[in-house]
Amino acid sequence: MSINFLSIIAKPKITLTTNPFLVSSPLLFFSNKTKTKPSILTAFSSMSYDKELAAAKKAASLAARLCQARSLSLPLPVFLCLCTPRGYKVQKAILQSDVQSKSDKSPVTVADYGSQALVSYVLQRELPSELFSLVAEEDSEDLCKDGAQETLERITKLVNDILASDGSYSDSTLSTDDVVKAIDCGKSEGGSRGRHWVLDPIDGTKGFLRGDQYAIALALLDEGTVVLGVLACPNLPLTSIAGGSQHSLPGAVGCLFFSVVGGGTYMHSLDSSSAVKVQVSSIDNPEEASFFESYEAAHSMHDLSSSIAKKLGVKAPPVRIDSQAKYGALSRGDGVIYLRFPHKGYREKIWDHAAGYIVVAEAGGVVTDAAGNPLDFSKGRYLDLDTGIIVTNQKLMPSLLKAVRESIEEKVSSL
Ligand SMILES: Nc1ncnc2c1ncn2[C@@H]1O[C@H](COP(=O)(O)O)[C@@H](OP(=O)(O)O)[C@H]1O
Ligand SMILES: [Mg+2]
Ligand SMILES: [Mg+2]
Ligand SMILES: [Mg+2]
Repeated sequence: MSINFLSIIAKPKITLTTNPFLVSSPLLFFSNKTKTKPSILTAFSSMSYDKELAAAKKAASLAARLCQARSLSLPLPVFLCLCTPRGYKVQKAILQSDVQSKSDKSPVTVADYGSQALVSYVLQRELPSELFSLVAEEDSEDLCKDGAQETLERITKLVNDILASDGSYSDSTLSTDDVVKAIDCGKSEGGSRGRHWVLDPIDGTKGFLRGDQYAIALALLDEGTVVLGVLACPNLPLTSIAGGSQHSLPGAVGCLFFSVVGGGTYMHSLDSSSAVKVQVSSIDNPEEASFFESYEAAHSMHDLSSSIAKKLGVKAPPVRIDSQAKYGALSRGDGVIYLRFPHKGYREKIWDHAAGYIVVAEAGGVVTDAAGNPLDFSKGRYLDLDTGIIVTNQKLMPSLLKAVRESIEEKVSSL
């Protein structure tokens, strides 16, 4: 079905609105509030997302550059001193003064805020004719408090430096107010109607601070379905991390994964655009399978994962890494299973899984909750799910689900 035909049937409503980041305003945008029938929604899903993908890749790549930028500004001898066999220690050494604690006690850095502002700004500049809705992790509340002006200025400088280094938008330098506005565009509630970008500006902030894995995770929801995902993983080795070799020497790291619904998953180096198609592992013998889980024990019950792995017959020890880099690594077959069981009371957010979900699904993998239900990204900012998230290939999923069910039952009856 052609786009023209669709536009005739769906009759998009034209709304007058203002985009704060465009030189000429007001502008015409298409409202996606128009009611459409399910058959037409299916047709929307098969539409091309080429320009959205190009914009998302550009935004995530620039955000990755921002997250690494402070290390690049170091003199070479200092930079070399800060490199260890475990990988870059630069982030940790440089960013300590730039770390704040959020109300839930989790860390946030100038790079998290800078990445969110940059992605928000770039998407709006690259897609000027689309209604912009962004569901993102950070907001500017703490940056607008007394005493935070210096931090906000540092973030603004970081964002402007990256934009200047790219040279795409030489007409504009962002003010601190522009940066606050760009960050706060991320307050959308998402949902099942229309299009919403979903952003985790730095997923795995704790990993970022340790100098370990982190990801810039950006996805697009269309009528409640994840239709596009980009995962930039600046510290992920280009070669397999099977066996736990996630720390590698500088030069061999920095991956970008991307997927569009129905189109497969591709990966290239953050330094080039020559992509290869990736596939999840086809291992169906659990004895040969390895599994990923969070580095942070507070984020997932490691005792439950080890009980499941034992029941399944997995022999290898867990590979513990931060962030949605786990989804990226799994999509190219570095590991076969990812288990995530948050402690009681924790609610998963859509930005922690949307991009990783489509990267794995389009590489042939399956992502479900602990009861085997598909993840539902259409319910707003949270994912409401049963107990946890499990990921593997299609062949292993039935036996993994059985082991998960049995291990959970045992844990419950032992309490
Ligand atoms: N108690 C908890 N249980 C589960 N996940 C948690 C958590 N506290 C924080 N998280 C989430 O875990 C994410 C990191 O995932 P991982 O453990 O796979 O590295 C964090 O993302 P951010 O770093 O973006 O805040 C955060 O959203
Ligand atoms: Mg966070
Ligand atoms: Mg996160
Ligand atoms: Mg984050």
